[in-house]
Amino acid sequence: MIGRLNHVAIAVPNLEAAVQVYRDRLGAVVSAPVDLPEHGVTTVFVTLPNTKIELLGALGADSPIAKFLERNPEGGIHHICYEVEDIDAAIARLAAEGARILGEGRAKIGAHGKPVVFLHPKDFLGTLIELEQA
Ligand SMILES: CC[C@@H](C(=O)O)C(=O)SCCNC(=O)CCNC(=O)[C@H](O)C(C)(C)COP(=O)(O)OP(=O)(O)OC[C@H]1O[C@@H](n2cnc3c(N)ncnc32)[C@H](O)[C@@H]1OP(=O)(O)O
Ligand SMILES: [Co+2]
Repeated sequence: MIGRLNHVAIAVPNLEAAVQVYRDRLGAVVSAPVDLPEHGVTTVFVTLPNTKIELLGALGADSPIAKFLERNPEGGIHHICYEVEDIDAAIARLAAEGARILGEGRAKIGAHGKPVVFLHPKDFLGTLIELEQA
């Protein structure tokens, strides 16, 4: 089912400071910030030769990363995004096997303009998994 590693996401308390770390101290190519109110985050993507790092800042009072940042005030690895060939088939199979599909239980458009869905961390080794339609 899962294919390529699309990105690893890091939630950060200060997105501009995080951009400086990756751009200026680590010499990476970093995109401009993009607000995604429907996801409650602002994103920046760090482009690497073999995958991407997604830097996440909280956007809005009820951002889904707010409590994570309270628990991790310096920031921390937030989720892993894998690509799947057929996200609806993946959701149906995982839900049938008892996995908790987060949000409204169906895919919605993510940062790359493709459908994404999240799986509860307690069902996947304590790691929050995002699936993105390849
Ligand atoms: C930009 C669009 C998109 C993309 O295209 O890339 C994105 O990446 S959007 C990213 C932000 N959106 C999301 O993360 C949506 C899915 N996340 C959620 O729905 C919530 O974060 C959550 C997973 C339900 C957790 O919400 P929270 O408010 O933290 O709930 P709890 O405090 O009750 O946590 C429950 C339980 O889970 C543990 N937890 C929480 N977050 C993580 C995490 N990132 N990794 C691992 N574990 C996590 C938390 O510690 C609690 O555990 P216990 O304390 O043991 O109960
Ligand atoms: Co993501």
